[in-house]
Amino acid sequence: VVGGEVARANSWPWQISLQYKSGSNYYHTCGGTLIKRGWVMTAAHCVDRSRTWRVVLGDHNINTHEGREQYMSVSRVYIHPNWNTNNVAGGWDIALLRLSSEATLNNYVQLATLPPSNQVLPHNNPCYITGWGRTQTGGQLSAQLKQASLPVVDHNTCSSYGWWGSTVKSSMVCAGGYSESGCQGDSGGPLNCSVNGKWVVHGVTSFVSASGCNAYKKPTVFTRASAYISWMNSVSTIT
Ligand SMILES: C[C@H](NC(=O)[C@H](CCCC[NH3+])NC(=O)C(F)(F)F)C(=O)Nc1ccc(C(F)(F)F)cc1
Repeated sequence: VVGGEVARANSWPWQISLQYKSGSNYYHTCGGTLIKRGWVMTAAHCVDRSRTWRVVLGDHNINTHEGREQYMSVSRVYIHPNWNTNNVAGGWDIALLRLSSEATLNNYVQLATLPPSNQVLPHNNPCYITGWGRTQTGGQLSAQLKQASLPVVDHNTCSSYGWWGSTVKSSMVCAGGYSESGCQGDSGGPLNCSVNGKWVVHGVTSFVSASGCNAYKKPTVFTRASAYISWMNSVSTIT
């Protein structure tokens, strides 16, 4: 997250850290959202490579053990069937992770609220991006969870000339576009939007400009969760 501030610990209790094992250590690579006690929503591009994954719930500082964390292994990865790893602009950048055991819900770990199918938010709807991603273009990951205010940029604006043009599809949500943005390491995490006074996870962090995280008129682009409600239901109930 470029800009914004360190979040109050566990104030986004559905935010997870997706980590991969290398040698005897685990490393943060992406964010994610706890949507059911045994299911996490993340970006397909986060899990393109088959690795040994773990999901950390209830985390704040990803470099220290604070005692509120729950460490879960991943029993199965469901990448959207239409995802094309070579074409993030094509959309479909969404995946579900089946956890090997169910999360314990408490003050530090809670389920996210997902939007109704196909709900599209208006321009400037207040939203926050959260994540442990780089704090500057080319910078380092943040040790503590960060948040930044990223108001919705409607599709009309976001897909216009000078903005993202046709790179952005209607199955995506744009947010921000000035000084604050997501950055590498925030991928897969939530776009938390205030709807009728409640936090609803409307986006899965997907991409930023290749020329810089907080590039002018290149808002952070999210997979629009409301476009995938039926797919998520089909995966997480039949299996
Ligand atoms: C460096 C930058 N990285 C990203 O945007 C990566 C996703 C990369 C997926 C492809 N491997 N996502 C992020 O950094 C995120 F944290 F913001 F989500 C990037 O590659 N951006 C980008 C690439 C291609 C296109 C386009 F589709 F237009 F070709 C648009 C943006």
